[in-house]
Amino acid sequence: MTQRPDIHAKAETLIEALPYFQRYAGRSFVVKYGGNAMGDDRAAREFAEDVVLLKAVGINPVVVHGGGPQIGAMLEKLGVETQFIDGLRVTDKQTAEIAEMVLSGAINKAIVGSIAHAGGKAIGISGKDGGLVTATKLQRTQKDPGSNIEKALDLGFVGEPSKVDTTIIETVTGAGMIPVVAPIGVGEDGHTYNINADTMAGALAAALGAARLLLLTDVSGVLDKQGNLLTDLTPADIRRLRADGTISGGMIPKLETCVQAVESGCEAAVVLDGRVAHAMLLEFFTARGAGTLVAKGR
Ligand SMILES: Nc1ncnc2c1ncn2[C@@H]1O[C@H](COP(=O)(O)OP(=O)(O)O)[C@@H](O)[C@H]1O
Ligand SMILES: CC(=O)N[C@@H](CCC(=O)OP(=O)(O)O)C(=O)O
Repeated sequence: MTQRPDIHAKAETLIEALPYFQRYAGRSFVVKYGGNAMGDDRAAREFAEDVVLLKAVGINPVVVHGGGPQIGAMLEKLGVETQFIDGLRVTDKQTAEIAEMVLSGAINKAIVGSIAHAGGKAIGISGKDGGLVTATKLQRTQKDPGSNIEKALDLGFVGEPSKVDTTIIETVTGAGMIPVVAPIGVGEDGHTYNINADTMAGALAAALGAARLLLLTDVSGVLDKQGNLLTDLTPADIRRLRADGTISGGMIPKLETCVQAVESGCEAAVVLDGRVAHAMLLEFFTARGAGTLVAKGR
């Protein structure tokens, strides 16, 4: 009997993935889906298919999404000016309301819809739901140019997670569903806080002791000054890249998140290109994934 080689190759691909399915079964993967990676419909469909496949092989995916460009577009439509400091959006009360509307409303439900279309069951929540994330106002300082004096910066209602209660994630996951989390939290002061989505994902990955934190963005990973991909980084490497200006803008909170996550319970973090077809599957189920891997030591 002759065998069709293409069918044989498919079986081999599945068998190659078997040790990875076994290694990660029952573990959490926190996947941060950035606003820039959401690009087009095909990418959104493939992202949802990957998440549903992870769930089908026994991994617990937790999706945390961004939406920076989409918030920016809505602010522009409404004639509200916006400003970023070190990759973080300065957020007054009106901006916080618009950010919550775009993130918890439009984007969160679109992702839940894509996962449903791919055959999965998702529940869309934000950090406010079930007491998932308590936020506190982010404290930032900056050195005055030409002096060593640290000046306090006021970013308004930009929050950082101060307390994470993962009960709601475990409840949703235990019921066979996929949590999809918008990066909004409530403070003990009752205010709504806008949280950078990378920061939110990192806090959840640490609290869940996730096997992986995946940050899907619109670049192939962390690049050096010549534009070459840096495949493996430690927290010490990242501090050096920050100090010498290799990383800037949105990459700053992204890598700060990776460092915090791997230093507080998450095994490893990966920055990878969400625009590449099935980027997550290539990362998880092949010997050498794509993107930049951040881990504690080499
Ligand atoms: N060294 C670097 N390597 C890769 N990207 C970098 C670097 N420094 C700054 N960046 C910028 O960081 C961006 C990714 O962050 P961000 O725009 O916040 O993405 P997302 O919306 O996916 O979270 C890249 O598109 C790039 O412009
Ligand atoms: C404080 C802060 O900057 N919040 C972000 C939240 C969304 C986000 O992080 O989206 P991306 O991942 O697509 O950039 C913002 O307002 O844009």
